[in-house]
Amino acid sequence: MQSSRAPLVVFDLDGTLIDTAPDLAAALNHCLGFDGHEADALDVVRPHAGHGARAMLTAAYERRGLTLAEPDMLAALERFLGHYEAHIADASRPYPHVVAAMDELAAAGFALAVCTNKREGLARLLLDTLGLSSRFSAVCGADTVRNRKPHPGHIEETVARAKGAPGQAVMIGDSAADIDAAHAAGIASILVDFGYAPDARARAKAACEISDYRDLTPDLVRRLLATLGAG
Ligand SMILES: O=C(O)COP(=O)(O)O
Ligand SMILES: [Mg+2]
Repeated sequence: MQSSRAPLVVFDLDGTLIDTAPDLAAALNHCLGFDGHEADALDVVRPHAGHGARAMLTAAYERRGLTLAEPDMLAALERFLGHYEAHIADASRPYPHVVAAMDELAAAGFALAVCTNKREGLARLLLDTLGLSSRFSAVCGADTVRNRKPHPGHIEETVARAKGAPGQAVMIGDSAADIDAAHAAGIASILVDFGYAPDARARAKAACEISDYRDLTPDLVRRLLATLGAG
């Protein structure tokens, strides 16, 4: 049955819509410096940037042969998030051509939404600071829902909040969590290959892969929706 609702394009945030790694790395280095450690280079931190502050801290201390005890981890997380919130868009920027792609999708009648494992408050602050918030019908963070990605409920809730229909939605992400969640929700997915964690499993499950947002056209999204409807 055809839905009369606007078709929806759901974006993951970190590593997909916005390159947040520089500001996340700065927050991590703030914590490392506080504990008397040398800073990590951006290229070392980048692969971990899509997994949240706890995973970034865990990996950074592991690289030094250290494990943070839980009370120290909680203190470090607070320090990390305080720094990150104060510098959320010092260097974070939308990926090349994504704003133009969103303009084109909106002009073609698509609604847009964000489904991120970032906290909703941080996601909104980032989008507000970059002047992007008004483009999205819904912004659904990890703490907005009971189960975050890769649970399909996170995308389903995003689609519901954006007043979309699951059969008329496409997910765009950079990690297996995005692609697995979309797959389990029965939603077509597009993997961007420039994000933080594209892996073989995500590649195999995604309906297609793009390396440039100039390829994210209304035509491509319509084709994916038609394939899903036929399948
Ligand atoms: O902050 C995270 O854990 C990852 O965020 P993302 O889902 O927008 O990639
Ligand atoms: Mg991501």
